Amino acid sequence: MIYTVTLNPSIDYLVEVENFQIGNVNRTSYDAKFPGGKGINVSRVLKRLGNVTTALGFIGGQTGEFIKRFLKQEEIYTDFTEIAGDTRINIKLKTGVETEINSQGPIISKGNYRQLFSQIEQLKNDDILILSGSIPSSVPAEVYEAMAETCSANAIKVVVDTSGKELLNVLPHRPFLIKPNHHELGELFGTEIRTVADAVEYGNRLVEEGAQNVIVSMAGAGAVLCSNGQCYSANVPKGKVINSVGAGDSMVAGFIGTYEKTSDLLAAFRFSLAAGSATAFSSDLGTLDKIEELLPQIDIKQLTGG
Ligand SMILES: Nc1ncnc2c1ncn2[C@@H]1O[C@H](COP(=O)(O)OP(=O)(O)OP(=O)(O)O)[C@@H](O)[C@H]1O
Ligand SMILES: O=P(O)(O)OC[C@@]1(O)O[C@H](CO)[C@@H](O)[C@@H]1O
Repeated sequence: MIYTVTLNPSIDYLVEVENFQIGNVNRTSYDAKFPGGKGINVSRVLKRLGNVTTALGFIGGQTGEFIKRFLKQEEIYTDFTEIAGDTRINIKLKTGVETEINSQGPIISKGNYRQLFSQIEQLKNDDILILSGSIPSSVPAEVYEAMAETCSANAIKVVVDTSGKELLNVLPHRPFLIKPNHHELGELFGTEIRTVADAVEYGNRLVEEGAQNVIVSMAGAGAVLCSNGQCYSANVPKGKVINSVGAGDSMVAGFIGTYEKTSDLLAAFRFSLAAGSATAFSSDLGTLDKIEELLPQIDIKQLTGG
């Protein structure tokens, strides 16, 4: 079973405003609410690919009820830890450009944290754990490191999609996949990633530090996969970007969903790009039909090794 963890889920409130004016009353031309938070997005895309997941994390209040109801309708298993506060609402404002306002989210108690952690301790060695998103300030900053350590001791594959030192600190526990974007990768090394060659150089450093597979996503410039001495690049398909929210999460889902079915890293990488772009070209997360339509446009090139 694949488990996703979302420490700080959200209702993503999508708001489109034409001729947006700061300081004035603006009216929406479109608005919609979706369950959000990176792990939840991964679970939603995996469901579309036919993989079974259970979404874990902290949830509370009417906003939390909305998310649980929505996921139930999509037939996604959940085993959330119920908290006293209200799950947050994040605003995704589209005014020709995309602006995001992510709330801090509710306080997580020590008891809530212990409850979630004990679920991680009970995972079995053919399970896969996906840890995605920011860590709320009331949760120990070492949460991903501690979960990765527990999983590594139990031979469970761990995927970590976060940034900064929380990402660096999980590397000694040999995560199966990490997926920094080019900005996040540059920040880790105090540099800028401008080219595929840069992504390969610094992606390989993360492999040396312990990651088994590193995907560096570079938005419209494609992505690089570094894996055990071998590196590959891939392009993105052509299309109109209408929503980047969840595109990175869709890449994680595309990779893991395909790897779980085929154990084929390159097929997984290809699917990952198609899934990311399917979401970028849609107003909600990409559908399986859209992903399959885009797949033939993805070319993978081997860059080094073998
Ligand atoms: N201009 C584009 N054309 C086609 N696909 C795109 C474009 N921009 C982004 N994508 C798709 O979205 C994926 C993720 O983009 P990006 O590298 O920005 O990751 P991210 O920062 O994790 O994403 P997110 O915006 O979800 O946080 C890309 O690999 C690609 O599949
Ligand atoms: O505040 P975080 O946890 O960093 O990011 C949360 C978030 O922006 O990430 C998802 C898209 O990747 C959205 O569904 C959600 O609103």
